[in-house]
Parts: sequence; structure tokens; C-alpha cells
Amino acid sequence: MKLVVDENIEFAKEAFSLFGQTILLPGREITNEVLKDADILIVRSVTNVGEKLLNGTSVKFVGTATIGTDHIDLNYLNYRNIRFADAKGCNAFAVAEYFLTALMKVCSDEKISLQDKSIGIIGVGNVGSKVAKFSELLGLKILRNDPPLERKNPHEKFYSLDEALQCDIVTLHVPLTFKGYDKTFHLLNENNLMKIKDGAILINTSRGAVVDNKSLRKIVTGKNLHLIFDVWENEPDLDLSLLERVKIGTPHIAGYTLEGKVNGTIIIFDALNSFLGTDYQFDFTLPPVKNNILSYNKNIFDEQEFSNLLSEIYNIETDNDQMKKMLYFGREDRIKYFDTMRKYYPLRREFNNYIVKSDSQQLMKIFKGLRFKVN
Ligand SMILES: NC(=O)c1ccc[n+]([C@@H]2O[C@H](COP(=O)([O-])OP(=O)(O)OC[C@H]3O[C@@H](n4cnc5c(N)ncnc54)[C@H](O)[C@@H]3O)[C@@H](O)[C@H]2O)c1
Ligand SMILES: O=C(O)[C@H](O)[C@H](O)COP(=O)(O)O
Repeated sequence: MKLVVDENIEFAKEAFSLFGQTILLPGREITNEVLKDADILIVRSVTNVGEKLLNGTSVKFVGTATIGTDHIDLNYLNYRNIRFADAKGCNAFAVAEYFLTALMKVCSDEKISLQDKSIGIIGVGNVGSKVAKFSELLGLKILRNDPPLERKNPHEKFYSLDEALQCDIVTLHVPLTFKGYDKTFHLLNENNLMKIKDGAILINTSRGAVVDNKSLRKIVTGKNLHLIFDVWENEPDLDLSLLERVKIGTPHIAGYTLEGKVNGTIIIFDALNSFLGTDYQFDFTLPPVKNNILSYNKNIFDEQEFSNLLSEIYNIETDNDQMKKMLYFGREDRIKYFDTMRKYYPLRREFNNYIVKSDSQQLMKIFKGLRFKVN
């Protein structure tokens, strides 16, 4: 049995070698040639999997250790009777925690109070529903926009896209799709971007092409938008003039907690066992976090204090500083640098590994809701 696995998958060699000969490769270097006699292909989001890659190969199972599946031609896999598994939900908490850390950082830097503010959440699935829960804990007024979900739940309250765009904060959590009534390619475009409020915070952690980056770049300064962007059109060759204008820019790492990555491996490991009818076991237990006690020194919710606490776990400013270095490189180096930042991304652990100390019952309720251990 021959497996070809993206080298950036956590525990790739140790776990998948149990199944057979495992070749690790950078995701962008997985070719049709390499797959000629392979049985199993396990990728991340940077490998486009379709006819060009799989034609004439012996691949029978494709797994992606990611939530998004826009890099996979599912019709082709179906046509070739190739079994497919994705890792739905694996890094949903990681993205929600990124959202919160980035939002608090911008609010504290720009002296924006969250009191009486509204948030439009576009796409309320695994990630969006966690973002909604976090937003509720912060006391934000929530406008959920999700037409496919609305059709399934006609009695629940949803808002139109235009209404969601009118909020003080707008955040995107949709899959990237190119066809059909709900297609999300350029969901935000030259026709509706102008509807976003002046001074609003716009967050994209979904896929770059959900927002028409060129149209956004033209209006961002005039409308004084505060942009938090983790995903970009044409990654890794992104629009530098947009990068220049974002408050926080990161290289598609919102989902990159250790837990998020390992969950992805576990889901695909289990799917492969079930496809092959095997029962290989691997110990995916993660080490405990050292120095995991945090203190919050106020008795009220305070944007600055809260942001300081979150930055003890995840210093998003460092990610932004690293990313902005791209502005000074030539095109080829820039493209390589984007992948390098992702490959060597520092260790980030999720909130539920940390203990927060505070005397306020009200704050404890918020911290518990965010999955912190409280003391
Ligand atoms: N930046 C990152 O690191 C990162 C990490 C994980 C996921 N993602 C992206 O986030 C996306 C969402 O993840 P998820 O786990 O919440 O997916 P999900 O499938 O659980 O939820 C997506 C939701 O979007 C809704 N939707 C679809 N089309 C829509 C439209 N036109 N308008 C409004 N809503 C629409 C769906 O009905 C669904 O409820 C993924 O598809 C992936 O592309 C990015
Ligand atoms: O869809 C996802 O799960 C994320 O976008 C994922 O974290 C992207 O990371 P990559 O697969 O490119 O390493």
C-alpha cells in the first residue's frame, strides 16, 4: 500500500505509516507522476485534486485534513468511484478563537467599544455558530445570514445579506462555491461592498475569493474600514495594496491551533481505517500546556484588558508583523515566504487549555462560555 501525504499534516509520518509506505511531500509538489502507483492521497488546502492530478493513477481514497473542500473536484472523485473524506469541524474552534483575538486587538488598538454594537455573521455553520456564541457572550447584537440554513429552518430568524452588511462588524464563514443559487465566489463585490458602514470592521477567515479583493481595495480607505484578513484571493500571490491596508493580515492560519491540526489528522486517520476495514491505533494525546494560568485584573469587561489576556495565549500582532514583511519582497520570494510562514507556524493552543482567575461572577460566565477553565 502506497500513501502520498502532505508533509504539513500533523503526525503525518508517524500515523499514516501504520497503513503502508508513506511518501511525504509539500502540498504544491504533489503531481500526477508521483501518484501513478499510489493508493491513498491525503492533502491540505493547497493541492488541487481533480482529473489533472488523478488521471491514470491508482488512487482509491482521497482525504483532506481540512474543513474547506473547494480544492477538491468532488464530481470527478465520484465519477472515478474514489472514496473521499474531509475533516469537517476540525479547526472550527481555532477559527472562532482567531476571530475573537483579532476583533479584541482591533477594538483595543482603535479604541472601539463593543457596547451596543451589532455583528453580521455570514454563514452560520460549524465556525459561524461558534462565532455567534462568542459574540453573544460579548453582548453584541447578532444578525445571522445563511440562506441555505434558513430554507431548512424557516421558523428561525435570519437576516438578508444586505442587512448583515449594515452591521458594525461583518464576518464571513461560508464555503467557497462557484455554482448555484447560493454561490459565494465574490459574494462581496463591487455592487454590495459599498453597503458596508463607514468605519465597520470586516473579517474574512473563510476563503479569499469570497470577497472581490480588487473592489474592496478601492473602497477600504474612503470608507475607513478596519480589515482583518486571514484569507486572500490568489493565495499565495496576493494583492499587496490590499495587504497594506489591512489592520490585521495573516497567511491563512486562522485554523492553525495544534488541536485544529491534530483533529484533522484524527478524522482522516479514522476515515481511512473505516475505508480499508483496518483498526490501526495511534496515540494522538497532546502534551499539557505549561504556564497556563492567566489573570484578568478588572471587575468589568474591558476591551484592552481582555485583549491583553487573549494575547498571552495568541499574540496575533506577531503574525501580522511577519505577514507585512511580504510588502518588501519581490514576487517570487513573497510567494515562497507565504508558504514558509505557514509551514513553520509557531505553536498555538486552544482556550480550553488555559485557566483564568477573576473575582467577578459575570466575567467568569463569559470565560466559561469561551471554554476557559475558571478558578
Ligand atoms: N481560515 C482558515 O484557516 C479556515 C479554517 C476553517 C475553515 N475555513 C473556511 O470556512 C468555511 C466555513 O467553515 P464551516 O466549518 O463553518 O463550514 P460549514 O459547512 O459548517 O458552514 C458553512 C455555512 O455557510 C452557509 N452558506 C453557504 N452558502 C452561503 C451563502 N451564499 N450565504 C450565506 N451562507 C451560506 C451554509 O449553509 C453553512 O451553514 C470553510 O468552508 C472554509 O472554507 C477557513
Ligand atoms: O479549510 C480549512 O480547514 C482551513 O482553511 C485549513 O486550516 C487551511 O490550512 P491548509 O490546509 O492550507 O494547511
